[in-house]
Amino acid sequence: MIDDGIIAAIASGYVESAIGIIRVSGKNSIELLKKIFYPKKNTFEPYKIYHGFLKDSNQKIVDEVLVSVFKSPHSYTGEDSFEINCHGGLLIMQNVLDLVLKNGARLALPGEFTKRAFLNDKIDLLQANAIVNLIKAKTQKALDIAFGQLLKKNTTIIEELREKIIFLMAENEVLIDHPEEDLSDVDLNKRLLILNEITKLIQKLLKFSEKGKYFFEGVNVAIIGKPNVGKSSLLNELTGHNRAIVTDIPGTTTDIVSETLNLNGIPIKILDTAGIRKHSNKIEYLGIKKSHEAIDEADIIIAVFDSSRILDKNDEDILNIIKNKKNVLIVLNKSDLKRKLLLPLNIDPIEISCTKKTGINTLKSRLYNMLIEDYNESEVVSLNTSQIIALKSALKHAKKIKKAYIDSLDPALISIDLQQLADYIEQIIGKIENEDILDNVFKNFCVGK
Ligand SMILES: Nc1nc2c(c(=O)[nH]1)N(C=O)[C@@H](CNc1ccc(C(=O)N[C@@H](CCC(=O)O)C(=O)O)cc1)CN2
Ligand SMILES: Nc1nc2c(ncn2[C@@H]2O[C@H](COP(=O)(O)OP(=O)(O)OP(=O)(O)O)[C@@H](O)[C@H]2O)c(=O)[nH]1
Ligand SMILES: [Mg+2]
Repeated sequence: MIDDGIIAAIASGYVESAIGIIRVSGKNSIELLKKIFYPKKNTFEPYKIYHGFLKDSNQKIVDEVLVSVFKSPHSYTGEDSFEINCHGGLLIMQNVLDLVLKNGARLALPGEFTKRAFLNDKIDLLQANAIVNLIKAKTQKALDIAFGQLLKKNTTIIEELREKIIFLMAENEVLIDHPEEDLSDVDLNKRLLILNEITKLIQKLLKFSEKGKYFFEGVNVAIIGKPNVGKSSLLNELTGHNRAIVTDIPGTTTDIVSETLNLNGIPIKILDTAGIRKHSNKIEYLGIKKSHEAIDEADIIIAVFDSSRILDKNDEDILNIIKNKKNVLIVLNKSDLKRKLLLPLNIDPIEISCTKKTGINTLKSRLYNMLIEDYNESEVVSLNTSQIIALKSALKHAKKIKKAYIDSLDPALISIDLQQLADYIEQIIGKIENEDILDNVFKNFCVGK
């Protein structure tokens, strides 16, 4: 079906290592292999590995290698393909790749092997995403989730969605074919009910993909507060590293300091920021400007207050910054000292002491709970940006169809919207016709994948 030539890439990464793998795939790729590879005998059975020499057109040896051969459709891409295991020197890998390119292959685009696996029906798009995430995973849990997705453990929601849309489409066809049969209100209610379920499933999927993003992309948490409340001390306590400088001089931190933390499988990047107050000099001004940027970009904000001092103008400024934000945890530090601070009543702060190392675990579990809320690990999915956009469009479309049902619009028109809705859902798993959308999906892969 697709034949866009033979593609090749260094699959093992262009770093000096013991062995390098050059991956080659495409129709007639085995013919290409025969031109450059000299094993003891020149017949290749799939799933066997052959020892021999690669030689260029002048019969000069390029490398001594092991080559494995795969025949369509039993390969990763579903095409005829082979892999050269060469010595992992940078120059050697480059020479081997050049040799393959000179003999009729072209350089693969990022993700092109996996794109071919998808186009040849070896995997669906959710599995393609899972493969990216297997490689990207920074925590064991992220890895487990990615693997679950590769093994298709969590596609039930999508199957349900599909079934329900197909049901509505079928009903709609009946309406088109038999316009004389006035469907009763009961039927309308049933269709609205199903549409409602579709909407809920899409929302669920969006929510789970948000969780997926946390596990794979990680979460940014910004620690903010006025100077000297113990933000840098908190960064150090949370991560267990003495990463940031701590002194009793207000204004110690001038630039953002960040450190990562694995919080039950979620990679967290904690940003310690410059204390926010009326600035006294240019360095402090620039630091505070960065603090505000960090606040805007953070997934979660930890606002720190000093419980041993009474609320002042600078604290009020912090309260104002977080006033309308939902993603905030409020921390009262220095709880080892006599409490003087009174916060507005509606605030439920977490009391900690960085010096005495108390309350840190409570803070961590509150942070974790805030991130995961009511998620179920087996249902976390990882979708890429274009799939999320498709889901959001699907949501809008479901609303449009609901209105069309209620307004008793012409079924022929509704049919177009239902088809559109189905198309959006198909973009999550596959069956995408549009090349542009596809290229967008695979371009985030690394070369050789
Ligand atoms: N050398 C090498 N290592 C690798 C890969 C690869 O392509 N090459 N993989 C790739 O990224 C991963 C393994 N995934 C793979 C998935 C399917 C097939 C494959 O050939 N499937 C055939 C035959 C299955 C069989 O007979 O068991 C098929 O599905 O028809 C190969 C590798 C990780 N390690
Ligand atoms: N008693 C007590 N002192 C603390 C506690 N946490 C931090 N401190 C002290 O408070 C002072 C300021 O701590 P930092 O962590 O540098 O404060 P900061 O918020 O990062 O300050 P800036 O970088 O200036 O904005 C230091 O002298 C710390 O030792 C605590 O829990 N109890
Ligand atoms: Mg600091």
